[in-house]
Amino acid sequence: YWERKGVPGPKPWPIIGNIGSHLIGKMTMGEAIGEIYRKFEGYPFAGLFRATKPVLLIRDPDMLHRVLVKDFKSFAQNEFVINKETDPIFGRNPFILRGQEWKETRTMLTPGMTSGKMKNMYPILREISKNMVKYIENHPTATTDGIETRALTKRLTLDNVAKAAFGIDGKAFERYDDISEFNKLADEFLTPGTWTSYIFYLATVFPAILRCRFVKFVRPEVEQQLIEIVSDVVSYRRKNNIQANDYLQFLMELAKDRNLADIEITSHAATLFIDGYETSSAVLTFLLLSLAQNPEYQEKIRNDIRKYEKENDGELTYEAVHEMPWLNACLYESLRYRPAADFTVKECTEPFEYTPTNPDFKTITVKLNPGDVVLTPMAYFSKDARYFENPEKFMPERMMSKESMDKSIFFPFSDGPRGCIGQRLGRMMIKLATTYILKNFELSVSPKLQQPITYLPYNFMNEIRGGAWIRYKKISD
Ligand code: HEM
Repeated sequence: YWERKGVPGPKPWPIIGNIGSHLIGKMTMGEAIGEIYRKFEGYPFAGLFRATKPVLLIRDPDMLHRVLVKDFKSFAQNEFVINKETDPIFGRNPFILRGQEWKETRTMLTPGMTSGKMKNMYPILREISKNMVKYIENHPTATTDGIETRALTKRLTLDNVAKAAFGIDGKAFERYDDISEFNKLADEFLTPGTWTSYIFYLATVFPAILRCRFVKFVRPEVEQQLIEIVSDVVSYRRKNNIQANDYLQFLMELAKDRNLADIEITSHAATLFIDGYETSSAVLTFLLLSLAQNPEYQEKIRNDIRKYEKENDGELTYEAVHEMPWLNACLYESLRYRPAADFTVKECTEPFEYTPTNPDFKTITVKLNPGDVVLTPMAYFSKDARYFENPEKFMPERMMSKESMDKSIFFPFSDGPRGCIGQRLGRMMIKLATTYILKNFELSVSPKLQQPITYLPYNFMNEIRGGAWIRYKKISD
């Protein structure tokens, strides 16, 4: 396929294509594709086979900018196709929707994510971060084996989205030995080892699987439970004329204006789960781990915290959490150093042609047609010494400058019209939690952390093998 188009690329094997090392469990798909990225130094793109599907890996930042921003209409879609009738919850997610329906849904939901709305939600989420501090303080192994931090951060982001999107208490911090009922329900989505996670993973290797009508992402019982939860809260609020400062309130107002059915409110609320709960927990986990491994940056963030608290009568305001320079720099460096996912996938929707003009790349041309698929090199640019000096080192100072935020090189939330709609909420949850953790605890790596760090091979997102074990030592007042 790629040879006929004059596109360079590694020789594929039948059926397994170029991801054999991943399929046998030696590495993640992101790592297998990363090896190809490095082999094709000097080329603006490389044509490879993700199993049987030909996909084009972008290597040139100018091409990336065209795909995500300038020529967006040629790549207006993500690759997944999910039928709304079969999967009413997943099928209405903006990430999945296509064409006019995507545009309308995104336009409708975006006002629910403004900074004004985030500011309203801030006090609710701050209380949850405080609950997490109490949970860690009383955790039986916090200072010995430590706490498996992916599980800890999932409790946090779960409680956040339960409160913000469903208007209920997720009760995630009530027990040490088990997770709450709502946590179990939320885990039905993308948590490794669940039905949905397997389907999601399989769909990334063999997207054709989604054309089978019997493939359903969310089990009918889970769908029903979620609809019941939302319907109960919505009717309780309507009956008692309750106005809350959360995302559900925003959805209820939308429902009134646009006559939305309960299933539509439920699916838009569930978008926070599907797109926000696991991603934000994964990013927070990687940030805390990087801070545990590099304690000097913990102290820099604590200095920021003290300064901002002093300026605001001991309070940590919404503005303070957003402004703290070292917290921002550590978060962005962590997104670069250990991203939750290595690439994203875009489908060609209108014919597209690209020839690089940057002399750093060979002058070759690719012509793509609707249905062709490209991969964005999210983690590969981040680890390329051409763009980041000492890429294997965690160095937040590099994120203090504006240049490091060039979105054609560093785009953890993607870019252009299909960029992350929930990034404000994601960043707020992560920064708020990090602030409260560092205010109260010194973090260090637990002996239970398997080093060097490797990832489980078959996950949709990067997941640390053996768990992210961190020790939390209380800082005395
Ligand atoms: C730190 C946490 C997060 C990260 C790193 C992240 C990252 C991303 C990325 C890279 C994309 C583009 C995916 C692609 O092009 O294939 C995306 C899309 C999206 N994200 Fe996030 N995200 C985060 C949190 C959230 C949260 C909290 C929400 C809650 C609503 C959310 C909702 C979405 C939606 C709806 C899309 C699809 C947008 C569209 O296609 O129009 N994300 N996110």
